[in-house]
Amino acid sequence: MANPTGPTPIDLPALRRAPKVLLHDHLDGGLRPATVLELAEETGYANLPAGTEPELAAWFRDAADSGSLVKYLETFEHTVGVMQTPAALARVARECAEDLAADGVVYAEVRFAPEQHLEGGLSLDEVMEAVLGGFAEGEAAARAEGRPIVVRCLVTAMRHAARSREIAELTVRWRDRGAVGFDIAGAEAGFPPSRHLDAFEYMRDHSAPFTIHAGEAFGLPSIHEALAFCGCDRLGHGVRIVDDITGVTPGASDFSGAQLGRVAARVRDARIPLELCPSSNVQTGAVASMAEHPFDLLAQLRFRVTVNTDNRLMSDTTMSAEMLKLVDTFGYGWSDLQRFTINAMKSAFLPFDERLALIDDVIKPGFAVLIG
Ligand SMILES: O=c1[nH]cnc2c1ncn2[C@H]1C[C@H](O)[C@@H](CO)O1
Ligand SMILES: [Zn+2]
Repeated sequence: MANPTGPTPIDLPALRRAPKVLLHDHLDGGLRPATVLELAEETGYANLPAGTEPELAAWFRDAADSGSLVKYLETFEHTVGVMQTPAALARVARECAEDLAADGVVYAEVRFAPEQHLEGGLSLDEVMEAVLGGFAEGEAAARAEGRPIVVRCLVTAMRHAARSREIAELTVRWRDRGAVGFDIAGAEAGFPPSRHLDAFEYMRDHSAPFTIHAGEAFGLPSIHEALAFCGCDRLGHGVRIVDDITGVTPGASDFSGAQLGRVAARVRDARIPLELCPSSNVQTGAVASMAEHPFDLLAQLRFRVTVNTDNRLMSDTTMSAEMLKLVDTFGYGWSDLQRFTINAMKSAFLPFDERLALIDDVIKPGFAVLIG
């Protein structure tokens, strides 16, 4: 229903009411600080760097604010450390679904690396069972609260390790039970995606989609490999694609002189989705500041840009907060935010009919109220 008084002003409460889609969010990067503390107590994890909720929240944010992906990733030791039992995994997954729903996310693909949760003796399949059970519980709780959400899982393999083929097989084994795709993550420099060709080949052989963290801490060659050798369906971050665009300055407002190199042209022509994560990109030093983030350059050149959180705990953020930062930095209105949201829904690894239903029945009507 249209808003008779015109567009709703864009602020955090209004953004929370907008139906949002999240494609790039790490389960082990989104714990509530209070949950980290309680799980450490319950599971006997003794290495936490702070003992109170505000101190711990500040520690994660400040430690992640390092300007280096490698240092940023060190903070995960403490979240992964408390996620080693079925009960802990299920609780974190349930709370993740509840927190995203409370923020107005209507569809989310949440990723994590099962191989990092075996220290307590669980098998890879037991880890999947606990996490997917937790998501289902969270979905049910959110529905009961009147904030329905669909949560699916992306299964990540760590790029410095050597289990990617096994993790790809795990993904396919769980694909009809909530796992919709595969990913590789971790330190990028020195670990090119082509180290994992057999995993990607397995996914393609099983007609199963995957995304690759590429073009975050390392440049264009990583994006080229992800596309040309690995055949990924989406790019995790992909923000360094800007290195293949000349004749423009990110942060400017006129991009009419832009010239696309071969890789950038391929990404745009093939409508390869970019899972952009603005706050995370600033924290890891992938971009110097929000004002210099190439999000707007890429959006204006009509790349298929999507807005994502990456790690809500480390960036102290939410989907609504990421959107607000973009609005404040680039002056976006509701119809821009709707376009980014529909970009994301079109790019989801959910069956086509289900994507269409969410666009027509949830996203468009939800934005119509706000657009007025
Ligand atoms: O932004 C990221 N780049 C590369 N790897 C990442 C990023 N955020 C989280 N990870 C890693 C750390 C987690 O333990 C792992 C699985 O979620 O993925
Ligand atoms: Zn990520």
